[in-house]
Amino acid sequence: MATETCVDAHFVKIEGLGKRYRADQPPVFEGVSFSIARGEFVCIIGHSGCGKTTILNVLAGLEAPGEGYVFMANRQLTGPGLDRGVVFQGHALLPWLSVEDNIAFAVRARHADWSRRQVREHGARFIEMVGLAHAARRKPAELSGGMKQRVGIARAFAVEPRMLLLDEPFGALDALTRGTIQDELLRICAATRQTVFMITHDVDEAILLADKILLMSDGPRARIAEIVVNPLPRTRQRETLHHDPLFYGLRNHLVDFLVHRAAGAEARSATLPRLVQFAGEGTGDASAEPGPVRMPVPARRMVSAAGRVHS
Ligand SMILES: Nc1ncnc2c1ncn2[C@@H]1O[C@H](COP(=O)(O)OP(=O)(O)OP(=O)(O)O)[C@@H](O)[C@H]1O
Repeated sequence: MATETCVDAHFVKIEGLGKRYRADQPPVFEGVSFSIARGEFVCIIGHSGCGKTTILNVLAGLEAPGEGYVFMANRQLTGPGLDRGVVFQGHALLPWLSVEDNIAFAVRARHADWSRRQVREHGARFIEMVGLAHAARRKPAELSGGMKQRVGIARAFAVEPRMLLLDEPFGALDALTRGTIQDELLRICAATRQTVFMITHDVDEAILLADKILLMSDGPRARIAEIVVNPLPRTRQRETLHHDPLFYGLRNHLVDFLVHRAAGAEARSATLPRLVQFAGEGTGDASAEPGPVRMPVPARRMVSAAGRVHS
C-alpha cells in the first residue's frame, strides 16, 4: 500500500535532465528534476528557447536527453510508446482520412487484436466527448482549426495513454475556441483522472488547468526555478476563476516571475526548485505576496495583460 502511494505521488519522475545540442555551446537546460503524481495536471511555463519542447520530447521518447532519466511507474523510459499520447500545436492529422478514421488508425495501433466494430465504437466515444459526432465523416481539410485540435485531443485520449503530453495545443486558436476546448479538456481530465504534462505561454490557462505550475528560468543552462502549487480548488471554472480571492495573488506571482525573476541570478542558479504554496487568502511564501503586475517589461520579454508571454 505504502509503495503504491509512493508510485502514485511520483508516477512520472524526471531526474537531473540536461540537454546540450552543440559541444561548443552550454546546455540549453540542466539539472531538471520534478515529479508528476498520477492524475495530476502539470503545466510548464518559461520564455522562448528555455527548452520546454525539448523536455516534452524527452518525456515522449522522441528525443534522448544528454543527461538524466525519466521514469514512469518506476520503469525507465528510453523511447516512444503508446503509453504516452502527444498533442502538438499543428494537430498532425492524416489529411486523407476522415475524423473517425484518424482516430481508428491510432486505436488500432494500440489494440491490434480489436475488431473493426470495437475500434469504431471506442473511437466514437471520444469523438462524442469532444463534441464532433456531427463531423465524424469529414476530412481534416473540411474542419476549422479548433475542430482539428479537438480531433487531436480525441485521438490522444482514445489511445488511453498513461500520460498525455500537450505542446501548446491551443496556441493557434482564437480566444473563444480556446476557452471552449479548455473547458472540454478540464471535464475530460476530471472524468478520466488523466495525467497531463502541458506547455503553455498563457498564465491564465495554466491557472485554469494545472494542479502544479513549473516555472523555468531563462536559458542557456535553464532550470526549473519554482514549482507553484495551484491553491484554487480543482472544481475551478473559467467564468468564475477570477472571483476567487487567491486568483490574483497567484497570477501576479507567475507574471512577476516571467517579467522579473526568470532571467535573474537567483532563478538561474537554483539547484533545487523552490516550492511555492499559497496559504489561505494570502500566501505562505513571502515572495509570493500578491502585488501589481508591473509594466513596462523588457522589450525581449513581454507578458501581455492577457498573461501571454511573447519573446
Ligand atoms: N534539434 C535541435 N538542434 C539544435 N538546437 C535545437 C534543436 N532543438 C531545439 N534547439 C534549441 O534548443 C533551445 C530550446 O528549444 P525548445 O524548442 O525546447 O525551447 P522552448 O522553450 O520550447 O521554446 P518555445 O517556447 O519558443 O517553443 C533553443 O535555443 C533551440 O534553438
